[in-house]
Amino acid sequence: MTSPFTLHSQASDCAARRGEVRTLHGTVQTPVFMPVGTQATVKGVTPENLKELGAQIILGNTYHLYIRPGHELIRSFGGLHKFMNWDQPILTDSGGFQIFSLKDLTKITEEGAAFKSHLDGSKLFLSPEDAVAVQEALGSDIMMCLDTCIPYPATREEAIASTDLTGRWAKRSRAAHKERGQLLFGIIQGGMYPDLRAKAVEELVEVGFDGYALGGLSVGEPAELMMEITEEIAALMPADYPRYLMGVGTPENLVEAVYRGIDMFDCVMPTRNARNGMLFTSSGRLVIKNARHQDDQRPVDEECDCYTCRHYSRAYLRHLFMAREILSSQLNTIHNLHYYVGLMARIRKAIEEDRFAQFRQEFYAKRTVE
Ligand SMILES: C=CCOC(=O)Nc1nc2cc3[nH]c(NC)nc3cc2c(=O)[nH]1
Ligand SMILES: [Zn+2]
Repeated sequence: MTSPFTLHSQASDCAARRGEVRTLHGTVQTPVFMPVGTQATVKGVTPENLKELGAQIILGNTYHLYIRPGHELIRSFGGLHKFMNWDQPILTDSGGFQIFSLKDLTKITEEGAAFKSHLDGSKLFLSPEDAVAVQEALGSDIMMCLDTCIPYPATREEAIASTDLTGRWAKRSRAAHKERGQLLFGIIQGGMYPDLRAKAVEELVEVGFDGYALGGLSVGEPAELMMEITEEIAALMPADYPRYLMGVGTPENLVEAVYRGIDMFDCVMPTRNARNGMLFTSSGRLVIKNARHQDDQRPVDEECDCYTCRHYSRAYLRHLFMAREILSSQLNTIHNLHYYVGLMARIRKAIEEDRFAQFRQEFYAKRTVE
């Protein structure tokens, strides 16, 4: 098992590290934030916008694309990259983790996940092998094993049963994966029980994957608990492989998880909040519909050089939002993604210069509530 990960530098005073992940569609510099493109689009922005704001890799969702337009149609177009005109790396996760996470929508058996389509309620089924085959058809650069995401809270018995099943599914996923340069990551479950998670790490490493993801977090548990589990388990994850914390998070979450050794992140927050008029800035969050922005000629963030901040005032963005104009989502999304992607670039530089702990202090010092 040769790792796709190269470590460039390790912080001297914390677990943060600077590296890169080699994929079929290019090498990703880490730590990295991955914008979420659920249905073969990062909502409201074009691939050109994404490249201009610095996105290296985006997420697609297996479940959503399987349901619509279907993985066979996308395969017939040469895969997701061709279909959506994105020629850089793509990671596909389930996207329907809430569908698969033991909810009434889904029936989990040893064989796989039986669930109802959220579109027309039709009965569908995905085995771990099916999930690998779908992601291979999509041409995903980084595929995720089908797993069962344990909800929070869960009893120890529930966590044991679900984690053991996820482990058996991981073995089946690995066996089903034809080595074609596409990477396959294993997902660590175990609920909020560190001993179960430690056992899960051991079992997944025994099977052998191209990277390891912390699953079952950012599912409603307190942020402190998420960070506790992240800190304890990241340290047990192989140092020479990529570490991916699924579904995380706020800018503060990203800084804290990098500090604890995480390399890869995805979250709908920058894109979803943009559409809801909530903007991230270097000094905190800004709610654009607030009346105080009505005649404010300043850009969202004076320190930001994104397309939106270079050309538009807060007053104009507020007007677009109040008028429910389509351009509102586009401009807000460009800014929020630029903020997230820019934060990761500043983090990478801080680690390269071995001053990440100091960066972390300064990051908090600047965050006054807007
Ligand atoms: C093809 C199938 C690939 O399976 C998966 O992607 N599984 C999976 N996705 C997750 C996504 C999450 N988002 C959050 N918070 C927003 N927490 C998450 C946790 C998981 C998880 O435990 N598992
Ligand atoms: Zn901006």
